[in-house]
Amino acid sequence: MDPTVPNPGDHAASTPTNTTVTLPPLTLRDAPRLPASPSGATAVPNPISSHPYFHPPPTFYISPGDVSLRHAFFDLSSGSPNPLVAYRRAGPRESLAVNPARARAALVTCGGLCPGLNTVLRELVVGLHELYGVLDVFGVAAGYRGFYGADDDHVRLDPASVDDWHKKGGTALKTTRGGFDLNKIVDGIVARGYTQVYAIGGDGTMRGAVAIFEEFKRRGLRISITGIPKTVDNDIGIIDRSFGFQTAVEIAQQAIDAAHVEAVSAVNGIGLVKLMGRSTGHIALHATLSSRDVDCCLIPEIDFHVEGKGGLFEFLYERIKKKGHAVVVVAEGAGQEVIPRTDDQKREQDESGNMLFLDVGPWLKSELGRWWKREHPTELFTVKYIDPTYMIRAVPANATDNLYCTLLAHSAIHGIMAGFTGFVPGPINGNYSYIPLEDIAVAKNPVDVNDHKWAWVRSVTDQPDFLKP
Ligand SMILES: Nc1ncnc2c1ncn2[C@@H]1O[C@H](COP(=O)(O)OP(=O)(O)OP(=O)(O)O)[C@@H](O)[C@H]1O
Ligand SMILES: O=P(O)(O)OC[C@H]1O[C@](O)(CO)[C@@H](O)[C@@H]1O
Ligand SMILES: [Mg+2]
Repeated sequence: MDPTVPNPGDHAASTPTNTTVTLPPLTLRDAPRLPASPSGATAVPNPISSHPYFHPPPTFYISPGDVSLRHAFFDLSSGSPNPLVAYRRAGPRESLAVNPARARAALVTCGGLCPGLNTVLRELVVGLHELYGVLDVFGVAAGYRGFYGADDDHVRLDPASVDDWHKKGGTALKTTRGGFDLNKIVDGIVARGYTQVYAIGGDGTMRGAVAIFEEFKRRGLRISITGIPKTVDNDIGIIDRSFGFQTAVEIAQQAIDAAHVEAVSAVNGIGLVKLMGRSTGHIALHATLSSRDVDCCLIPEIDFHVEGKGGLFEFLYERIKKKGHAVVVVAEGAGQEVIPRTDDQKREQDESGNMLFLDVGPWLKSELGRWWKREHPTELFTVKYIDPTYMIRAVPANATDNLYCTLLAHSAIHGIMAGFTGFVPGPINGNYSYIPLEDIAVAKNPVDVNDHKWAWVRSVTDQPDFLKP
């Protein structure tokens, strides 16, 4: 790295210049591979080459050396990430390490719902059948516990049976939380002869997939596993975004619009909308930026206090005095530190061990109502509270997410057939890549409140920090 790289302003404005910069070494975070076949079977040509309609040109296949960079930009004057990290590029390989005729695939969905789950399932089934001729494809019912469930928890799937799944919200396989019994799951996978597992879920599902991958290795099993990251919250790191997120933001607009109409139609009206986002505020932030009707956006990454000088309620009062109304968007994980909680509530968890949150929406509504009555008893006031929580995730994916789900599913299949395992397909700076599952399982994606996005929120809402003086 040459720290003396000149700034653009150092050159004559009309003259482009070439400056040679030395970059730090490149580290390839490679996706793991299946162990070699004990029968010594060698690579199989990709059946796409003999597919009647594809006629792949020489540039169609990803070469063994193709990688994509994790960081697409950095500051030459302060140093680039050292080392630079690269991942394998996703896509079809010319030869396969897996014989499609002997492959038996299991698909499973875990955790909460997310728009696009059914599209990923559909495209996995269709892609395995049509691109690679893998005919033994099974849906495993109701999350990880389905692997050690009854026979009818394992349903054979083919292109005809999944034909219209992309038009439906939810997951046709059903989903659950908890029930992660590693030995029983791996025993179930072995007993049914599965050779490849596609686990679709959020951060918990990815951690479960890492454990299954490690157990495959420990037992010396030649079974591959890939995790397809799903979360409306967009809280998974490294990848550009998770599928379903954009659909959720789009549907959230309807709730914000309604809150706005209610607020402007009342005397001193406030419209309050709670959106999903357990530990990250991406949905609230993007919905705020898209809507432009929001006066205040509260997310888990930012502390706020409600009463007193510089508090939220005083700000809302002033906004109402100025505009006649105000719209507040709050993420479900925001304000958890300020809501009083009993010892029992502190211990409450869901079946997967995720902490159960107190409901910030009704709490804010009642605190605000009480405060207004006390501070401004003679002035009319209305809060209309809208909670579209499950509405924004229980819908079919929009066009952008449907396309994204298709590319994710195909990337997953190509990787598995090429012999990769223990990986997650995902776009990094727009380039589909194979990222080790263990990296994804720990990578978080909080809203960076110091970057441009939060500054955009401020420029739209004109909101201060609600910090205690
Ligand atoms: N650390 C872990 N090790 C093994 N399995 C886990 C781990 N964490 C969660 N799981 C399992 O993964 C599955 C899904 O986890 P969880 O309910 O937390 O949803 P998720 O995948 O994080 O999705 P969501 O985004 O909806 O929260 C559950 O069966 C859970 O038991
Ligand atoms: O009520 P459920 O289904 O357990 O899921 C709720 C959680 O799932 C998510 O949608 C995804 O993690 C969170 O936003 C939310 O806290
Ligand atoms: Mg989770």
